[in-house]
Amino acid sequence: MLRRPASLPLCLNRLILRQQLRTKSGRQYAARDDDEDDKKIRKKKENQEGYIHLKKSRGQHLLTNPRVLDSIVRKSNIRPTDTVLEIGPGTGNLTLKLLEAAEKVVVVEIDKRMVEFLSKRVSERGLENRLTVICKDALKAEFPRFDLVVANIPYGISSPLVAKLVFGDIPFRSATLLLQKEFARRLLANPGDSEFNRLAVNVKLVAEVEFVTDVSKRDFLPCPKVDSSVVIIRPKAEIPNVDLDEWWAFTRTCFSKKNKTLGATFKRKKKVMELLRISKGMGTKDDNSVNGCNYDCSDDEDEEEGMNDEGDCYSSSCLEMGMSSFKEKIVRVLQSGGFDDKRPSKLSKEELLHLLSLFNQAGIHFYDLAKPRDAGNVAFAASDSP
Ligand SMILES: C[S@@+](CC[C@H](N)C(=O)[O-])C[C@H]1O[C@@H](n2cnc3c(N)ncnc32)[C@H](O)[C@@H]1O
Repeated sequence: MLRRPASLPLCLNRLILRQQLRTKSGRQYAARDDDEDDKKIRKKKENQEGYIHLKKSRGQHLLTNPRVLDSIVRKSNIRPTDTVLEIGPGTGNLTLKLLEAAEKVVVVEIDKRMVEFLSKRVSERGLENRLTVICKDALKAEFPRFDLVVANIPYGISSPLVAKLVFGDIPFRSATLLLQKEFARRLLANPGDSEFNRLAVNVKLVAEVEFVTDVSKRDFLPCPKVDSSVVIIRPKAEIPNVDLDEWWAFTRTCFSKKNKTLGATFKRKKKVMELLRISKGMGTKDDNSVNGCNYDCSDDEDEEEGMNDEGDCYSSSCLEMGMSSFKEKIVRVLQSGGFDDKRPSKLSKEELLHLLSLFNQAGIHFYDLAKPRDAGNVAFAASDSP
């Protein structure tokens, strides 16, 4: 039987009753900032054993439907000898199921309170020897070796986390991830689809993505505003022979205006200037690195930078002098491959690889300070916050 906490108003009591989760030894009460107006009551309850106040800012929506949890584990094809990496285990609903199927589970959780709660649940079952806990931000943590990833991740870090996994140095068989539905659709999108963007093309270069199932918001506690989907990402055995760091910088430029033609994007004065500076080994005007080109993909229209066709934004006259011939070179590359009037959102990765090789043959290269392996610096064009 669930017990109603005595001192609360009835409506709040109902809410908390719905949100009670059982542990073996006690109870966990889970409520949200927005649900509980009486902060004093919350403070008092936080001192009780087993109470965790779930934080929206950390994406703390716990997956509570056992059927969904079981199906995620089943679909992940875990072998008894596997080490599974779980990002954001929360109170451990999925972790306990993973421990039944795998030899070892490594969890990376940012919230100390969750780690304490989870560790207790696991110890109560005598499984602590098979669990490794890393209490850190998953984007900053160094992951140990693992065979698989299975996780209901915080949606706010989906994009850099997927990048960290698929462009990281640790080989793994697959990542079964519960993601925000829209984000999953982007990962699954093909050239020409409205959701197709830089994230999709970058991931497709190195991995296959399979749709598994949609998950209703009602399967979470508390109920989020968005629906979710499970996908499986499988790194490819062989990937194209391309410098991934350069590919990263190249797609950042191509998709900086995903619905503009490549001609319009590459011929913008700022882009020409950046590429020219790189070709001269001078870095960008905004950073001090020699070979760095830190494109800002959010919005970098020339006009907003205070630039005009006379180029009064740059005083470097040697660059100005070389600019028009360099621009012609860029135009020739685009035209030689028929890319001038193409939009990046309609191009396959093969076509983009071809364009990059044409640029390289013409001696034009792309560099980016935000390397894919450094997930903290990664800024995919996609926004994935719920
Ligand atoms: C959506 S909840 C999932 C909880 C649990 N896996 C479940 O399904 O019930 C996300 C979890 O990720 C944790 N988290 C949020 N940001 C994180 C980060 N940057 N690194 C590691 N964990 C994070 C949250 O504290 C929370 O426990």
